[in-house]
Amino acid sequence: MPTILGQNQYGKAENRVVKITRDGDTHHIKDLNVSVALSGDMSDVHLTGSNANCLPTDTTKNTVYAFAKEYGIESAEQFGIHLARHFVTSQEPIHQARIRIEEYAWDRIATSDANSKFIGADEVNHSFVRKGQETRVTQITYDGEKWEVISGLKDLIVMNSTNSEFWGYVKDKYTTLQEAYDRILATQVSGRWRFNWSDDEQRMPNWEKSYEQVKKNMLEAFAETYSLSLQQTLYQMGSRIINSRSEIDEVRFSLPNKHHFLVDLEPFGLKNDNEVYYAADRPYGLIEATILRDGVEPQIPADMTNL
Ligand SMILES: O=c1[nH]c(=O)c2[nH]c(=O)[nH]c2[nH]1
Repeated sequence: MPTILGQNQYGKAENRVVKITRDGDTHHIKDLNVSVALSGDMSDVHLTGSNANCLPTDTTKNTVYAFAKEYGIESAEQFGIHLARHFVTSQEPIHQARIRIEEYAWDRIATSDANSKFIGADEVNHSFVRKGQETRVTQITYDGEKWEVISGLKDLIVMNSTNSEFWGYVKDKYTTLQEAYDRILATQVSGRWRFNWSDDEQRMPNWEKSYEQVKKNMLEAFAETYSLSLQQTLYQMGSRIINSRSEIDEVRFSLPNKHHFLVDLEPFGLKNDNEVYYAADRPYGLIEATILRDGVEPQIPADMTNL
């Protein structure tokens, strides 16, 4: 049966590019997911196996990262226009380029002392929380006498664009990781905290206020900790909650280390001055720990924070 080639397109999908622009101590983030689809004179590629007209999808990926450096990311639209124009005007066989971009928006983490003269402005200018609501969760258990309330949240995404290092770790023959003295620290917080309230119905915590304050403490600790590891940041987040919320005795966190790798732009003659990152989604380091008030028995199950 004769067949014919119908509509076709190709390119690299979902290039996760994070661009940090450093304006002194004030950092700005652009976080995009860029998909490239090219079409044109691609019959031979499909029909004869000749790749003479085929610009590799790998090249389209590299172009996205190189353009983040060369043109910056003013807006998703502007960035997409640069890319689409480039592919169509620089390659004769390419007649159409479709660039789809998702943009993830970030807010700055505001600490309560943000306007205080005692805290430098950069305490918050490099700390971000991704826009959009986290999911708030709770589990209540009652045996007719005692109550156990464990509350928490998941999918709260935060990033520090500086004040994070990781070095001095164990090195064995399989270790290739380079020591980092200024890296991005990003995580998607899943946390659970256990209330010490168990029976007196007259003296219940104010659940709404407690949630808001726990979240605030957690974000402030994340923003204000100069981090030598995600483990250290996790501990600071937990102890800030225990120390400031008397109604809570135990906190457990599960923190995926959302790795951001500096893109090597040298092959394109460009210098990457800690500006253009590849946001990897997997694999990821997974850092988990419980922080307890001294003298308290742990009760939050280890697997609960991963639900
Ligand atoms: O904060 C970190 N903790 C680790 O245990 C670890 N391991 C790794 O490869 N990178 C990191 N980062």
